[in-house]
Amino acid sequence: MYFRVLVQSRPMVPEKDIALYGYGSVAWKDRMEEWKKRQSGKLQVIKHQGDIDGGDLDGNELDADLPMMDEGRQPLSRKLPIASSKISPYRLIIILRLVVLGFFFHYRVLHPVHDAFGLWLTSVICEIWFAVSWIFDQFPKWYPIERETYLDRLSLRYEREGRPSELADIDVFVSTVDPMKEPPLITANTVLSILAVDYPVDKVACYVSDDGAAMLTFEALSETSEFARKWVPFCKKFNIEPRAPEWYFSEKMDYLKNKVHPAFVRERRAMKREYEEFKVRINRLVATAQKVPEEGWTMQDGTPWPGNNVRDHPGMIQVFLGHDGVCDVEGNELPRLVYVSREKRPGFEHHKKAGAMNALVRVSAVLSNAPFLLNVDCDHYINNSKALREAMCFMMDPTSGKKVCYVQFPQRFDGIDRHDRYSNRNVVFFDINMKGLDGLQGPIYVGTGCIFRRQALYGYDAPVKKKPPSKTCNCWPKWCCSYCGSRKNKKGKTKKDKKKKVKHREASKQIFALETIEEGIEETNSENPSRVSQEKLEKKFGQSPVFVASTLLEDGGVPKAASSTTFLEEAVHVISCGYEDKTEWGKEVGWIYGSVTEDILTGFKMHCHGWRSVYCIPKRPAFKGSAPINLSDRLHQVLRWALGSVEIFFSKHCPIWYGYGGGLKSLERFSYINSVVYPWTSIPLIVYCTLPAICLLTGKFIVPEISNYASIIFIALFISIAATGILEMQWGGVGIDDWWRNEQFWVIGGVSSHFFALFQGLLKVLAGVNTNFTVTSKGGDDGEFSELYIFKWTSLLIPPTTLLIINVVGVVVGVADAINNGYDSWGPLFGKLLFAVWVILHLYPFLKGLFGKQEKIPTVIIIWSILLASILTLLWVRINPFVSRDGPVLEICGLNCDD
Ligand SMILES: O=c1ccn([C@@H]2O[C@H](COP(=O)(O)OP(=O)(O)O[C@H]3O[C@H](CO)[C@@H](O)[C@H](O)[C@H]3O)[C@@H](O)[C@H]2O)c(=O)[nH]1
Ligand SMILES: [Mn+2]
Repeated sequence: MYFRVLVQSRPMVPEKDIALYGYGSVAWKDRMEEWKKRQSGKLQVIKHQGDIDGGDLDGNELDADLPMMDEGRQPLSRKLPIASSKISPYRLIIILRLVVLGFFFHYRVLHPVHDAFGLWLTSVICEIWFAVSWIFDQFPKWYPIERETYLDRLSLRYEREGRPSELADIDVFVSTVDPMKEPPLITANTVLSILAVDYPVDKVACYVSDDGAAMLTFEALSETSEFARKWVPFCKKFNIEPRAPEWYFSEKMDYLKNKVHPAFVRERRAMKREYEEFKVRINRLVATAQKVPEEGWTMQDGTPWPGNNVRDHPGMIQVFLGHDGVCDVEGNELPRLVYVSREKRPGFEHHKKAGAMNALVRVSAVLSNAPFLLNVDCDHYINNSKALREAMCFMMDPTSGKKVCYVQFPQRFDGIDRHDRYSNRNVVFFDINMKGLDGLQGPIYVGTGCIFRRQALYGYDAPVKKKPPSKTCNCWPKWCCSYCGSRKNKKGKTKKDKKKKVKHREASKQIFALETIEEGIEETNSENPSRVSQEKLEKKFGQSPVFVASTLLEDGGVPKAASSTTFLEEAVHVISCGYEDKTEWGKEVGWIYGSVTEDILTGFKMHCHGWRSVYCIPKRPAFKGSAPINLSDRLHQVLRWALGSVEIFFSKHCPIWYGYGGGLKSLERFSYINSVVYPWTSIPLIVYCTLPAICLLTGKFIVPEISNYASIIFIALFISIAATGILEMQWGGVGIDDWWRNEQFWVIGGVSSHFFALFQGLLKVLAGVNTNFTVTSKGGDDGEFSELYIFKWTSLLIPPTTLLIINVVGVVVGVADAINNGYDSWGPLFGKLLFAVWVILHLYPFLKGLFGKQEKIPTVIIIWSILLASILTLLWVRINPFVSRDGPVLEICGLNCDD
């Protein structure tokens, strides 16, 4: 039996809306009828250029009866350009650096080193590569901005007293795959923070995707839904932050301060006890899940768990909390909570996280169809309960909102060691690069903590903006003019004007969204146009009329009439493994397939469609997650990211070639190019890190004897590099230590993970070896950074260790040589030593990681690295390609004689 039908009732959660359904024949005729009706209605709208049915969030119908409250009419957010006192010197230095770079290369190319031509040539090639990659990295940071949101205005506008809230619905997606690496307690905390979020309960639905089909996850979720009944009212009553209990209770509380209410103290204590008990129950579940019984898992009612074979199981859906389901202990409604495990069968490609997300897109479209989606990793809890509102300040903005495809929040982390040894926090990326992108076309999507517009995920182009009639004003720059113009415009306009304009815009957008339908009519001129268009849409979205119908509802929502059973059956249908065959899922629609960093690709596609994204950094971090804090896990994570980039580089979606003539702005493209090309920098980087050792061993150098002119250029270059760094830190608000960690890890990751990623990527392209998604383990609650010192052997450690050793050996040999040869040889040695020390300093955190806590490097690494280092040195002495034969041959034996 291919599809198993599964209806169960579990005694553990007796009164719940329990429905775990399999696939069966479904009667959705009336829904189809409705869909057809709606569709032909829309067609007429197009033909007559007439009105559009239904209220829209565009604010105009709202404006009409909005009381004359100025506050409620103000924009919901504002751009804050970086102060020109900070940004102007920064730009100036960039230009200067560019000029100095010109002089530098002029000098380097015209002054080859004659007795070490090879060394010179190699180094110049590397330097050119670094310069080019610097340009790709630098210029997308030319127009950085920050933003400010006005939550009170959002409330004034959409939550007026005595009326139901008009905030838009949001479906929240949580992805999890391996309950061993991603402990259920962590997922539970994330889910609890979502259920307790500060947003109308009937407008939030939480979908948990379990790619591991684990009964443990299922049962943990069932416990979580039970605990949520107490936790959610507690959070809302006392307005606490964060609303993930583990993190809330781990924060120290001063009961004596701020006149804490005694009732609160009492209830908090009781709640803490409840949570401890909840934890015990979860841990018990985890403990029993450690060893699988021979006959597989059985559920409480005695039936076997359908997901016993992880690679071969039916789709499973369970609604834990829902509208007509249970309420919390105070009798209030709770948001929906739905467990989803998509069907897996051998022979079907499941596309990792991207596939899981697409399954959720469809399930949610059938069950709740919110116009906006939030996606978080299972460890990424909501740390600021107003996060959803923050995003809505952009999405629901009447003027600029419609062009926004997603609002990305920075990733912030808990539990990282104070010094952030492996640059896990990524602050330079999140506080500098992303702000730069926000000033262009918007930040890239980083895979979590991101709120999407559902329509943008369906592969549509961004709505075309009607150019406002040009205005004259007394400020001269053009950009300034249009800015002022549009602002004046807004204030001076009468209500009628506004309404008209909006209707027009609405109509044009509608046409856009239904473009496919019109095409269908023109092409075939058939008698039944809705049939044709339906076929077209089914080709794009797959064989689910219910889903297809839902895509046409721009403002979301599901028809109320049909029974929930029908919906659930349809939901199981859309997560079946063959559903995406011959459709555009993963190609044009939803999360895009083809790379383990599906995030870059997905965001890139949207930007190519002309959408803009928004970067939102609330004062209190919106989301927080965990990061791998030991060296090996970190290197593997970076390896996966780099591998994803290499995959994109070789795919048809490579930003170097893809999507010209679309909506992608050129500086934004620069940044995407940078994000797929960076693994290639590992090659010149490894070469460049070997050079100082070679120089020290051979006594040759990559530059000829330095003139005054040359030293001025070198110093100028060095200073301009430092200055851009410092000024960047200034406007980005990044500390020097974070910046330095970033530089260090750029080298460490570069010479190991990025390099391996290149090979794996090439293997995939040339030999078709599939890449896999190694999930990062999310730390348990053992704390104390014991993880930091965990050492796991991995071949990723070989190249940096080798580099370290040869450079240290180089320094020793160089110094020994200079001592032998007396005073004169110290001068030329200086440059080489500096060079080697530069490499060693960058690799220093790596060295610390190697030693672990026991101050002992594992023998495997020592053996491998010494082997490699000595082979290289030996080869060196034999071949010595860079040194001309007639020159004095170095005394390498000095090294051997020493020990
Ligand atoms: O087959 C899979 C594999 C992974 N995941 C989920 O993907 C998420 C991210 O995995 P993780 O191991 O935590 O990766 P990170 O490197 O920490 O994640 C970053 O980088 C990924 C891209 O490589 C993005 O997908 C993530 O959102 C982003 O946080 C987790 O929730 C997993 O449960 C699935 O759902 N199905
Ligand atoms: Mn993660």
